[in-house]
Amino acid sequence: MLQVSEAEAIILNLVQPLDPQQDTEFVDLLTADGRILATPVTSQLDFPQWDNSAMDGYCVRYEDVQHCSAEHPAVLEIVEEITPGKEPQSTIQPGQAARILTGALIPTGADTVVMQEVTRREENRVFIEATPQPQQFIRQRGSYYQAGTQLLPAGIKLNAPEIGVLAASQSIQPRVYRRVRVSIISTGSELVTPDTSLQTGQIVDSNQYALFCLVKQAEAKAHMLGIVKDDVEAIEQAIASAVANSDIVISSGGVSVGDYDYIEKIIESLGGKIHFNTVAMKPGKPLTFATFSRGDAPVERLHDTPDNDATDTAPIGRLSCLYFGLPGNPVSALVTYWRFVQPTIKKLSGLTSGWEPKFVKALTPQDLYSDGKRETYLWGQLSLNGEGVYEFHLASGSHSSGNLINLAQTNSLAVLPAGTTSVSKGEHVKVLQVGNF
Ligand SMILES: Nc1nc2c(c(=O)[nH]1)N[C@H]1C(S)=C(S)[C@@H](COP(=O)(O)OP(=O)(O)OC[C@H]3O[C@@H](n4cnc5c(N)ncnc54)[C@H](O)[C@@H]3O)O[C@H]1N2
Ligand code: MOO
Ligand SMILES: [Mg+2]
Repeated sequence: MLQVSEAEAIILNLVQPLDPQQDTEFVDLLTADGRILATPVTSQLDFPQWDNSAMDGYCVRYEDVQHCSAEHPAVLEIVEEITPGKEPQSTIQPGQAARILTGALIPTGADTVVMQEVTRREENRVFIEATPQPQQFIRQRGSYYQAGTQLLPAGIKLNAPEIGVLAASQSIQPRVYRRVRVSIISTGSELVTPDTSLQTGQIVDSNQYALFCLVKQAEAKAHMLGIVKDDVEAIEQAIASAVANSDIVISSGGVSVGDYDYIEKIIESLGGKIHFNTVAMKPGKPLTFATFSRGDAPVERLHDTPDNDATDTAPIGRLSCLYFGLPGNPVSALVTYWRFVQPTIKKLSGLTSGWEPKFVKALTPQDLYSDGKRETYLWGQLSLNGEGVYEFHLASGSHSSGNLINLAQTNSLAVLPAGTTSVSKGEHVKVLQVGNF
């Protein structure tokens, strides 16, 4: 059976990030958070744009204050008060100073700022009571960034600091990668929507909801294609349409060996290439991964789901679609999503780094068990203890792949390698981070 690391390598090596020319759009800065920058940003402004003061105090000529002390202060005449945003009016001559506030422009003639705390003021005279360093407290023009050089590289995620940098450089419409399009299908004749009153044996389609949420959190554009019954024609139609309209298709259910587990057969009949259908992990063994190639033929667009903006009319430029047939058991579906689909979406989205799964080493305060046959994923919560060390707290209750109830509050998965049957309390375990903590 294929090992998890082998499956991961097969998938991630096949992921071709979005095209930095074709797969982009301009967005308003206030809606750009979470998006991936598609082209490097350059500014025509220096930062700082002007020599300015880092302190409230007095700007002086260094030669006037180089030998002063509390006993022998330099006494300078104050010729002007300069506030931020104001253009200085005077040139500072020997024996003169200007009152200056933080962020205000340095006047000609002055080369040093003395902070207020080492000065004493008497009317329009200032007594400088300590010698500063030459050029002290002057933020030199261009010392943080020089106009024309690269301000931000392509392939980074825009968060608050980057949005601030773009605002400062007046880049109010950054060019970002379009969102990755992900279609989600639930298969199973027993499935009903959450608002349906249940007949005997029916199961609520929880996978579609949880996966939709995860896809949205990955900043992708999620299309819920609903429930499709275990009927070859119906599934075939749903998959064909999803593949034509998406970068990634995720289905859940129908990938094991049951009489109605049709997914693999249908992918093949539609011309998809199956790369594997089983992985040595628990949960998540029956996982089907396939790729579809497609020509340039125009394809019918899907209707946007209400949760997504309906303004995106960009043509679909990608020539291939990645298909994840996740197992139907709710925990198996989410664990395989976290382990394989999440990094795929991130890599596809144009991120140049940080798309890889994030593992940390954590202490376990309780014994962890596995049958040792496959790489085993146990769900729980990661936190920092009083010593600043990661701890993994196993979720209480049944760790069955059908039990989605104790998956609530999961932010991490402990990973026990194949061949390991236990990790004792107080030992370290490898943990995959899957949410915020
Ligand atoms: N003989 C064998 N049987 C099974 C094997 C095996 O190796 N040999 N593997 C088991 C494992 S492991 C898993 S995981 C499941 C995978 O099954 P499928 O992907 O074929 O999924 P289904 O049969 O359609 O459903 C399984 C289970 O999950 C529930 N389900 C399905 N979709 C949803 C949904 N959208 N929301 C909530 N729950 C869902 C479904 O009702 C079933 O209870 O196969 C084992 N069998
Ligand atoms: O892999 Mo199944 O996913 O163990 O329940
Ligand atoms: Mg099945």
